[in-house]
Amino acid sequence: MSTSVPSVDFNNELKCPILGLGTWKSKPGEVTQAVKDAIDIGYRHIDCAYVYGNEKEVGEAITSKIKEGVVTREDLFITSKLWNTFHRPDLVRGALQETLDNLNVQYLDLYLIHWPQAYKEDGSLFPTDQSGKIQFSDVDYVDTWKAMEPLVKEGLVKSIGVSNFNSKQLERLLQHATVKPVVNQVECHPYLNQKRLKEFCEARGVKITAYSPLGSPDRPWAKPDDPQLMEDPKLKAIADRLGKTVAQVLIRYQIDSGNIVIPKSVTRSRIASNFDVLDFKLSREDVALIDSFDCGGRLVPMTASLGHKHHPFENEEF
Ligand SMILES: NC(=O)C1=CN([C@@H]2O[C@H](COP(=O)(O)OP(=O)(O)OC[C@H]3O[C@@H](n4cnc5c(N)ncnc54)[C@H](OP(=O)(O)O)[C@@H]3O)[C@@H](O)[C@H]2O)C=CC1
Ligand SMILES: CC(=O)C(C)=O
Repeated sequence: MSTSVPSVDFNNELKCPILGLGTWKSKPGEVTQAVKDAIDIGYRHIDCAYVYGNEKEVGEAITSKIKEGVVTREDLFITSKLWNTFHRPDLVRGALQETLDNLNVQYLDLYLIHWPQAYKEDGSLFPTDQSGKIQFSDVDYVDTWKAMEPLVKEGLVKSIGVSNFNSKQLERLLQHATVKPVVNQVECHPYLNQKRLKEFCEARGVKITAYSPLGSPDRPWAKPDDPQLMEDPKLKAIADRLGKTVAQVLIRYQIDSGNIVIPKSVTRSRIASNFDVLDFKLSREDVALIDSFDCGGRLVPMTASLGHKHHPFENEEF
């Protein structure tokens, strides 16, 4: 019998399991097994996105585990994200429907605007000009949000939220929203602990979901000399003292900071050990110590969109 994962309460009174499985870079040929393993181990929260190109294979695992009777749809919390080329209000519903079809589900638990900046709507996911530069669209994320709101009322998504929004963008969205975002999913780990953004979100009833919590060592643009979060001797010392792995300490760091966390793995033993974090807690002192490792170390800077007026990390305060 698997351990059940605690949940957090959203501002709309729905619940979300604090620990989920990430699926970015999980190859179509391996993600079905990874999601099946995760569900068998006890995960009930799966983080997906249209742009990851593997929703169909994630859906196969979900369908199979529901058919086997291991879980019901209602047991699961499934997130996906609206990609940058579908921000135009008339494209939002179709994009969601494609995600629902891919995942073979009738509804999502959470649908996020993946990034605040929109790309040109020319049919490709990364529309580029002749020099290879991404082509921008000037659709305002507030207009995109207005097209997301009816999806909740129609029951196609239970909750809506955002991802990669800075504080000013979130504040502006909140001024216009009639359905409040429940989550801002952002990069978060000891080298970029997002303390100010978290406080800002918390004060407005918006939860943080921490992405790349292990330092995303398989990010496609990683360089051999880049610091490796999971190899940090200071984290190793804490993990050794507690008799845990560094990954477990990193996952627990998010949970004990009040965040939802979605580590990715396609390796059964890691999927299991990343889940095996529910029977211990970091002390306040250890959380404070890990907080002190922040160095503004952003791993997912989205440099392809630099120059876009809605790029969240250019001239951002926080
Ligand atoms: N909203 C957004 O813009 C973004 C959202 N995300 C979401 O967050 C998820 C997690 O972030 P991600 O960037 O993938 O990176 P993570 O920080 O979760 O790291 C994943 C990497 O760590 C390895 N790993 C996992 N567990 C362990 C372990 N116990 N010991 C050693 N290595 C381990 C994995 O290897 P292996 O798989 O080979 O086991 C993989 O290489 C994504 O998959 C995605 O769902 C991520 C980035 C941006
Ligand atoms: C991984 C991801 O979600 C990106 C880069 O948008």
